[in-house]
Amino acid sequence: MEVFEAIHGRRSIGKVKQEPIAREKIERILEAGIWAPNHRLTEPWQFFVMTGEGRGKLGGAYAAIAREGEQDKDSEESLAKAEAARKKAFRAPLVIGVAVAPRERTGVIEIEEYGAVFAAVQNMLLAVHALDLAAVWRTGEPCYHPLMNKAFGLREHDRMLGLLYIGEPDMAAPSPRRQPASSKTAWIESVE
Ligand SMILES: Cc1cc2nc3c(=O)[nH]c(=O)nc-3n(C[C@H](O)[C@H](O)[C@H](O)COP(=O)(O)O)c2cc1C
Repeated sequence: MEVFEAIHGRRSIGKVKQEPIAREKIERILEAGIWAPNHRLTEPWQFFVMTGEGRGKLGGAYAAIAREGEQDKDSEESLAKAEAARKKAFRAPLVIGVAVAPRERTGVIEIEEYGAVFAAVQNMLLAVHALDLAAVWRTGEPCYHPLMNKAFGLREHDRMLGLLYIGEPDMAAPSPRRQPASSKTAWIESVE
């Protein structure tokens, strides 16, 4: 797929089929991620590939986070909320958690570590699209919760930056909405 076609054609697609995704395709998605630009080549990304029952790892984290926010963690209502949260991890046959583990090295600027991993996510989303699959990048407060770090063995200053829900599309791609680039652009061609 031509690069401009991939950029324009990629859309967030939340509804996907439960058909498993071939390992070879998953590896191509991960490979696309690691070729993101990365200042000082720190390679600050970490990937968690969840399929089948493995998605229960994320489900467990969602459930623990949902309960944590409740006054009475053992009430029927809290347990029902935790169960509803757990089920969210199973919305796609493949979920890839993408985390940043910023390097603590002289000259490494933390925001750039995040930048590299966000770029990796975009590469992965474009690869998903080029493979005729669909994805949505999900986050929300649970993504950045300390219990999410705990579930995936991340350090305190690491962050889960995206949960990519991937599968075969089960809905039409929504129409894209963007203001024209010209409305966000200043052309600077000389200095007064
Ligand atoms: C950092 C980040 C977090 C996002 N989190 C969510 C999310 O939690 N749930 C969701 O449905 N979409 C999420 N999205 C996807 C956006 O909603 C989506 O990109 C936007 O609606 C534009 O649609 P498009 O991706 O089809 O162009 C996220 C996107 C980014 C960049």
